[in-house]
Amino acid sequence: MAEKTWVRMVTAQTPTNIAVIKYWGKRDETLILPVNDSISVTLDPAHLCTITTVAVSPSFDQDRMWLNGKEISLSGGRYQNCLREIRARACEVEDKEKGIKIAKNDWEKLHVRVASYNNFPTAAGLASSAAGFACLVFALAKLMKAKEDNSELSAIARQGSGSACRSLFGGFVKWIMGKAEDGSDSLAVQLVDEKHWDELVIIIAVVSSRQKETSSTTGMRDSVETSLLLQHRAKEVVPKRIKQMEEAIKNRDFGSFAQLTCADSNQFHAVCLDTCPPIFYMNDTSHRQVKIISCVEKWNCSEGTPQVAYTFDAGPNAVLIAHNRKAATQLIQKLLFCFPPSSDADLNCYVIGDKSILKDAGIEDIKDVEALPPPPEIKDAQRSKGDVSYFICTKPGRGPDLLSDESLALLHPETGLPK
Ligand SMILES: Nc1ncnc2c1ncn2[C@@H]1O[C@H](COP(=O)(O)OP(=O)(O)OP(=O)(O)O)[C@@H](O)[C@H]1O
Ligand SMILES: C[C@@](O)(CCOP(=O)(O)OP(=O)(O)O)CC(=O)O
Repeated sequence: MAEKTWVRMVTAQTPTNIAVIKYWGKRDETLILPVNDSISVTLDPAHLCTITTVAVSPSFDQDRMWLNGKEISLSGGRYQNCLREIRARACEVEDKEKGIKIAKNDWEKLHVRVASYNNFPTAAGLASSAAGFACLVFALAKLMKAKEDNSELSAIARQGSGSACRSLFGGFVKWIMGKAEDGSDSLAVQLVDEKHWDELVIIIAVVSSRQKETSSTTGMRDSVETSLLLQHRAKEVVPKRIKQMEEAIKNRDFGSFAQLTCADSNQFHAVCLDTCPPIFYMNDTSHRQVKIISCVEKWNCSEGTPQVAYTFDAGPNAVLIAHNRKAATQLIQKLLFCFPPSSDADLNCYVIGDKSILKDAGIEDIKDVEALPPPPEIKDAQRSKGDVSYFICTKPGRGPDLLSDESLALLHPETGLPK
């Protein structure tokens, strides 16, 4: 290594993803190997993403990490597994201009610093661990010049958090469960990129950004140990659904896509209820989810063909996938009628992300929300102010990116400390 002290840094951005065929249950807890395949849609990083800067310097005396500005420990097994796997694949790095020369073997002795920021609530059921671990692995791989492709990197991100492996790609992504005991064939592949089905619009109703009581890890462990429905689901239901879902995505068949997405979300929550002790991810806010589900089901039924699909992860937030902009425009009108912002709220903060949907819906201010007609398919539709914290309008998005603009780095280029 050169004498002079230097800091080498890489910054990356990685999207989050939402499963339309859920991963729930592990056959190996340490390697994070699932009991079934799963399929997800990657969300547009413009609205939901993680940004991570990783740095290496001979002056660093230990590995350190800051998440959303606060220092956290990297000693946990999941972080250690990711760091170890990437270090094992590190290659020689040379930057003559900066006087950097790192031989392959040097990586074992060098320490890293990581700063990461989620532009959405952490640990609240919006898959922060997915975007977070995918970004960590992607950024470290670039820092260390690892030659692995994104599928190979996904098998490392998987060891940070299962769902993270699907965030290595944009569009629709399948996590193949694999058979090998060492997990080498349990990785993500892209089914189609984000341009394949770009008319879809995704609206997330954030009902609560509080941390959930039962983590996905603990919840699925209990389900594997106690739920017979989970065994049946993994063996009989999911393999068929995966094939049908792949077909629906390939053919942009929204009817089948919506039916499979809603059914799979409902079955995942049924497995949670079938777990001992039962897990109620929608517990304290259940009336809101019932209202959203019944609004979508009634509308789909009245149209004769599905307009919107709903899916809920391990938390109360609803993810609604609309067939196209027309359906999304109608959906936001119905949602804002049923869940208007509280009187003092700013509409600009109540609907975030792609605000052009609001414009299409002819909604510019609170007065427009108050003037919305009740959805005709819902008898005695009631308005419940304050039941939704905010809505995020987004769409299917692309996979990880390197950010070359140094001003976006979260670590100081000279000190390697958070900016
Ligand atoms: N940007 C990040 N970089 C690295 N790790 C992260 C990042 N964001 C979150 N994590 C890790 O993920 C954990 C949160 O994961 P958890 O599964 O509880 O919540 P979630 O992913 O937001 O929700 P869910 O998986 O149910 O959708 C954090 O405690 C942290 O360890
Ligand atoms: C309901 C889910 O979101 C569960 C995600 O679980 P995690 O990936 O967060 O769990 P660990 O692998 O233990 O970290 C469904 C899904 O994303 O497929």
